[in-house]
Amino acid sequence: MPLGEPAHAHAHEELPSREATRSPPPDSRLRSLNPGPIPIPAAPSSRSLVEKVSDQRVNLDAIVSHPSENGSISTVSSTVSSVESERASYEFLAQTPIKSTDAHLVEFSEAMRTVAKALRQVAEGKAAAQAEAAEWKRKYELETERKQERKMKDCGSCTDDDLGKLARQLTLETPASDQAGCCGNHGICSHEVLQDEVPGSNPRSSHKMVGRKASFRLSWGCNGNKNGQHKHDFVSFEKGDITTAERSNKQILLKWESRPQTVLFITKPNSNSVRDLCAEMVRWLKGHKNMNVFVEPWVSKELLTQDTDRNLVQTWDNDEEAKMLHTKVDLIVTLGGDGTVLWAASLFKGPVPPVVAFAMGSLGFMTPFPSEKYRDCLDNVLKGPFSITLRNRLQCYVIRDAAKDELEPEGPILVLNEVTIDRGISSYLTQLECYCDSSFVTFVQGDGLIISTTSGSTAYSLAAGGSMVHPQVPGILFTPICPHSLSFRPLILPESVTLRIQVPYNSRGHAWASFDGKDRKQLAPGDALICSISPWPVPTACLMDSTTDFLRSIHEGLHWNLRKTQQAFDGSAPSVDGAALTDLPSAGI
Ligand SMILES: NC(=O)c1ccc[n+]([C@@H]2O[C@H](COP(=O)([O-])OP(=O)(O)OC[C@H]3O[C@@H](n4cnc5c(N)ncnc54)[C@H](O)[C@@H]3O)[C@@H](O)[C@H]2O)c1
Ligand SMILES: Nc1ncnc2c1ncn2[C@@H]1O[C@H](COP(=O)(O)OP(=O)(O)OP(=O)(O)O)[C@@H](O)[C@H]1O
Repeated sequence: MPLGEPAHAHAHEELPSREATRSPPPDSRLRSLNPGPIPIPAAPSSRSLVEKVSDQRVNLDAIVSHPSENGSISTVSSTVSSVESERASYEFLAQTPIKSTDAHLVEFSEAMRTVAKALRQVAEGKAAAQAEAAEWKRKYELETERKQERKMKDCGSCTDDDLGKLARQLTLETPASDQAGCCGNHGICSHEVLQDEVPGSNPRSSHKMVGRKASFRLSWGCNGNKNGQHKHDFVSFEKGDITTAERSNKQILLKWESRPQTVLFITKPNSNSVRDLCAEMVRWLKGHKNMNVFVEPWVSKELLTQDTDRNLVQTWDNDEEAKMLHTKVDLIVTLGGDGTVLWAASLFKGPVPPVVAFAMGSLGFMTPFPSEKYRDCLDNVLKGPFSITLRNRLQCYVIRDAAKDELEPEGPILVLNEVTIDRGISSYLTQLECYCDSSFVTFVQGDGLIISTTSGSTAYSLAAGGSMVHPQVPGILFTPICPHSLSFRPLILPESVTLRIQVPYNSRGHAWASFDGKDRKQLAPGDALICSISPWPVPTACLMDSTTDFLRSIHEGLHWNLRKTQQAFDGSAPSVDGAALTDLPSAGI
C-alpha cells in the first residue's frame, strides 16, 4: 500500500484476497475439521465472530482515517500495524489446529473477542490523539492569521522593508538580529497599546491632552545570546516536533522611541517625607526635564501646599477624565510602599503605563528604586532602555444569585495582589465550592481562600503558607486560609484558567470578598466570584532586572532563609557558592 493513502482504502481490498489464496474461509475450515456426529452450535458463532471482527475493522479504519495533515507517516503506519495485527489474528484463526469440542470453540471465540477489543482500543486512542493535534494546529493557524491581520493593520505606517521583515516573521523564518524600527522582530510596539481605549470611555473628555504620548518598543532579551536572536515563540507542527517557547526566561526591555513627556505622581498619604520629596521631584522634573506632571486631585490640594508648586502640576476633575489617563501618561512614579503601587494600579482599569516605584515604606517588595537617588534613577528611566517586570492582574466579577446571568455593570475589579474570600466577622467556617474552568477543584472549609497573582505570592498568600513565586511565572495561586483539613496544600494553576468560587446554598453564613485588601463585598449563599487573568498587566520598572530585583526583595525584605552558616570541622567558615546576602549586586545607580 502506498504511504500517504488512506489505510482503509487498501486494507479492505487486500484482506479477503490473501485469505482466499492462503486458506479457506475460517468457517468452512472449521466445518471440515468437525465432521463428527456431534452438532456444532459454536460454528455459526465462530462465523459471526469473524464478521464481527471485520465489522469492527471497518469502524477502526473509519476512526483512524480522521482527516489530519500532520504526522501522516505515523498515521498511516499505525493503521497498517493494526490492520496487520488483525490479519495475523485471521491467519492464526485459519491455521490453529482446532479440536472438535464446543469448549475449544467457546474459548477461542472469547480470545478473538479480546483481540478485537484490544485492537479497537489502540485505534481509538490514536484517533483521539490525532484529533487533538489537528485541533491545536487549527487554533495555531487561526492565531497566526489573526496576528498577521492585526500587525498589518497596526503597521499602516511601516515602510516596505518593515513589512517585508514582518512578513518574514509571520512566515516563521528565523530573523536577522535587527531590533530597530517599528514592529522589530523580537518585540512589540507601544503603537498597538496606544490605540487601545478603555471600553465605554469618552474621547471628547480628554480636553486636557498634553501632547502625544511617547512611543516605545519592548524586546525580549535572551540569556547567553547577546544579539537578541532567538527562536520564535511557537510550537512547530509541520515537522511533528514540539519545541518549548523561550519566552519564560527572557527579560523584557522597554526602549523609548520618542521622548517621554508626561509623568503621573502617586503618593502615600499622611507622610511628611513623601510630601517633601514629592514637591522636590515635581520641581526637578519641570525645571530640568521639562516634563508635564499629573497628580491626584487630593495631592494638588493637600500635598503641594505652595501655590508655585501647585501651578506646576495638572490633575483631573472626574471619573471620565481619570479613565483617559493612560492615553496621556508616559510614566507613573510612586512614592510609598507596596500599598501605593497597588493603589496606582487600581486607578487604571485598562492599560497601565510603566511604573517607577520609589521605596518609602517599610517593606517595598514592588518598590525597588531608592528615593534618595531619584535623579539618577529617573535620568536612566527617561533615557532608557530599562528592564520591566510585566505583573499580571486578576479580573474579578461578583455574580449575585439573584442576577445570575448578569455581569456587574461597572465591569471587573482588577487586582494586582489577590482576591480573598473569607468569613469576615462570622464565627462559622467558610464553605466554598471551587471550580477551575468547568472542573470541580475542591470544597474549602476553613477561614477562607486566597486567589493570588504571582506578584501577590509574597503578600497575604505567603502568610497563609503559599509558595513565593517569581512574578514573571505565568500562574494563579490557590491558597487556603486556615483550612480545617490535614491534607489541603496550596495549588498553583496555569494563568489560562477561569476560577469560580461559589458560596453553597446551604452555607451557614455569608462570605466576604476583598480585593488587594480593600473594597469588601458580601457574598450571600448562591453568590459566586469569577476570576481570570486580565489582559492588562502592570509593567513595573526594574532596578536591575526582574530576577535580581525579586531575589533582592526576598533576601532584604523578608530575610528569606537567613541562618548562621555552620562552620567547617577546622573551625573556618565554609565558602558559599553563590551570592550571600552581603554579596548582592548593588543598584549600580
Ligand atoms: N496576614 C497577612 O499577611 C495579610 C493580611 C491582610 C492583607 N495582607 C496584604 O496586604 C495587601 C494590601 O497591602 P497594603 O499596603 O494596602 O496594606 P497594609 O498597609 O496593611 O500593608 C500590608 C503589608 O503587605 C505588604 N505587601 C503588599 N503587597 C505586597 C507584595 N506584593 N509582596 C510583598 N509584600 C506586600 C506591604 O508592604 C505591607 O507591609 C493585601 O493585598 C494583602 O496581600 C496581608
Ligand atoms: N495615593 C493614595 N491614595 C489613597 N490611599 C493610598 C495612596 N497610596 C497608598 N495608599 C494606601 O495607604 C496605605 C499605606 O501605603 P503603603 O503600603 O504604600 O505604605 P506603608 O504601609 O508605609 O508601606 P509598607 O507597606 O511598605 O509598610 C495602603 O493601604 C495604601 O492602599
